[in-house]
Amino acid sequence: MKRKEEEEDKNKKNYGMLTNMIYVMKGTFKYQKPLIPFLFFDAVVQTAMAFIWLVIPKLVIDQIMGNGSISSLLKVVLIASVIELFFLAFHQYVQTQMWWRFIYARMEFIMQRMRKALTMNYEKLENPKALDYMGKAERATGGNMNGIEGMMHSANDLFISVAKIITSAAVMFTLNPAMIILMILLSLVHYILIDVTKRRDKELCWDKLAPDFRKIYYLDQTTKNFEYAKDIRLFGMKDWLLGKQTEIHKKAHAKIVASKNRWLKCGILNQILGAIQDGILYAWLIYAVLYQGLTIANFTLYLGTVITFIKTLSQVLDNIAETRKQSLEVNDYRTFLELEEDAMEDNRTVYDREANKVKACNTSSDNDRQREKTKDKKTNSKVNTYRKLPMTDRYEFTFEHVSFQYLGQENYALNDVDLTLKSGKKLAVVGLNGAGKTTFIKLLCRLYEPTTGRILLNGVDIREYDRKEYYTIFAPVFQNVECFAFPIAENVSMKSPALTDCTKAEKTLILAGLEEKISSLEKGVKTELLKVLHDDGIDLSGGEKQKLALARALYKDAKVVVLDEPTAALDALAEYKQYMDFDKLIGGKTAVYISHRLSSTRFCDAIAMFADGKIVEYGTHEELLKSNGAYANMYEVQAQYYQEKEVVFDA
Ligand SMILES: Nc1ncnc2c1ncn2[C@@H]1O[C@H](COP(=O)(O)OP(=O)(O)OP(=O)(O)O)[C@@H](O)[C@H]1O
Repeated sequence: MKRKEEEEDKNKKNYGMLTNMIYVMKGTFKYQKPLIPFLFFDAVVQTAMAFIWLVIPKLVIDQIMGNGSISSLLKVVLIASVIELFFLAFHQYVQTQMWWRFIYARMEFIMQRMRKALTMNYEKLENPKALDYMGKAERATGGNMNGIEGMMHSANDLFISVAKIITSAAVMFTLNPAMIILMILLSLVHYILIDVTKRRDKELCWDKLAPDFRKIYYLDQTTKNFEYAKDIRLFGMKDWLLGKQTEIHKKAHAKIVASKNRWLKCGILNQILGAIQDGILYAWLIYAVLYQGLTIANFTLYLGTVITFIKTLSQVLDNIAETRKQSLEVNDYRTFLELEEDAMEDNRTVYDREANKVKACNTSSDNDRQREKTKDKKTNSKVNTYRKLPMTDRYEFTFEHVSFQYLGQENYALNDVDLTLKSGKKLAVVGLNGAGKTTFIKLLCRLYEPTTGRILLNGVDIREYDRKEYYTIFAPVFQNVECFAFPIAENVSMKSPALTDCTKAEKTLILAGLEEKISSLEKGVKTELLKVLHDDGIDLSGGEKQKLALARALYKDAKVVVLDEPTAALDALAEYKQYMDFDKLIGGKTAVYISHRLSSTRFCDAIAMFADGKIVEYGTHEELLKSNGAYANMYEVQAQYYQEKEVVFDA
């Protein structure tokens, strides 16, 4: 049966709008404290600005009707103008401050998203749902008015609007309290209309577009990626790739057209509603002038106040509708940030972990307990039950009935694997393409969790250790070596410049066989790799990259070394020499060597031959040859091939 993705709803967060607004504003104020007074004073100033020109016409009309002098009239207007000028200057200053401070705060939210992307479980990175969440979280932080920053602006607008509404409601209350209720009701209908449209639009358009955006993004990245550029040109893939992009655009277009129509209908209904609201307002005020003795001065004041009330209320309600949409995006962001890391673990493990927590507490020292407590606090008091790695140099790994099925796959890539990797011993993992060798390594390094069975480190399930700490045990060299657009030394240390020991990096590069290359470079190990960021960056050949990866493993100096055929570019003899040389360099460390070429790993203490995800033979090279099984057969075939090649070369 296919291994299924986790249920979407299991991970999806559904916080309310207010909770999300508090979450965003808490983060915003944490990074930009001066925003608190700015927000407050701007609300006061903007409310005062809105009302100053409502009160002035009333005062002017009162003066005229009461035969006031020209000079007192001018005085009123002048004072109002000076106050407004001062308010405007203040408002302008505060707006500019708030604008860039919101952007800076958003950058911090982006950093959190990047931190999550850099540390999330490796397995999640190929889970389409997790990738969709990642894409949506990117959109939530991707612009001034999207999710996170949009909510900051909305909170600001909401604050100002509430201040204006309270003030204008107080004025209206003096004339007719019932009018306030009627205006609120009409504005609510307007709000519901916008809100329903926005929510439907997100669900039916933007959420549905997420997989399309992921595909568009992938294709877009592929066209720009230097690694793919050779194949794209030499295989003439341009039209094919553009065709794929057009196909996705077409699908996305239909959803966008539906969204446009939805908004058109909503707009027409809102215009009708606005006209009804205006009609009621004028009828009411004219009635008050004609039959209730409302003065012309107060008519202008109330008209202005009610218009401000309606406008601000509908702005608030619009803002709430927009904020709800932003809140859904903030939910996307939080869903990604809070993605359950160990969702794959079975209940038994969680149960064991709880049991071990008790055990660990009983046996650990006071210092350990204190450390655990501090860590708990830091991680929001989430249950932290991880064990510390054993304080020993002797690490023994045991695979107990380990099976593994990739997401969405029918077949098991590993099937009931039982094996022990003893401390200080060298294990060779051999087998045909697709036999499960790399999968075995990925599980050993805990990039994936077993679907069933468990892996033990010195008798303890590896899921009981902190994943990051567990990773420190391994110095891996994988088949595909990725270089980063940083200096060579940092590509070896895989650390920041401050933490990079250039002398050590150079030494390991020399040991890995890159002495000639490094000495040919003017800036030596400080030479930048790749041209993406630096015009004078260099690129390494496939073989040189593989040697760089060996240097990385030597630099890391971890307890267990894993070589997953980084020597594919070499011939059989060179590969054998490389493995032997490397083995001498790592000395007595535990090591796992993968190769297709059985001659390369014959020096190992034990050889596990994989076929169809199972260990079909296990023993030393000599034992396996003697048993005359699949290994012996394959070795013989390969030996013949090399002999034939030698004959050809000799000839
Ligand atoms: N990320 C993945 N998603 C789905 N299936 C995968 C994934 N990686 C590997 N597989 C499948 O799992 C099986 C084992 O693959 P694995 O890479 O472990 O084989 P291997 O022995 O290392 O092969 P090779 O010698 O070619 O590197 C193969 O059938 C492969 O197609």
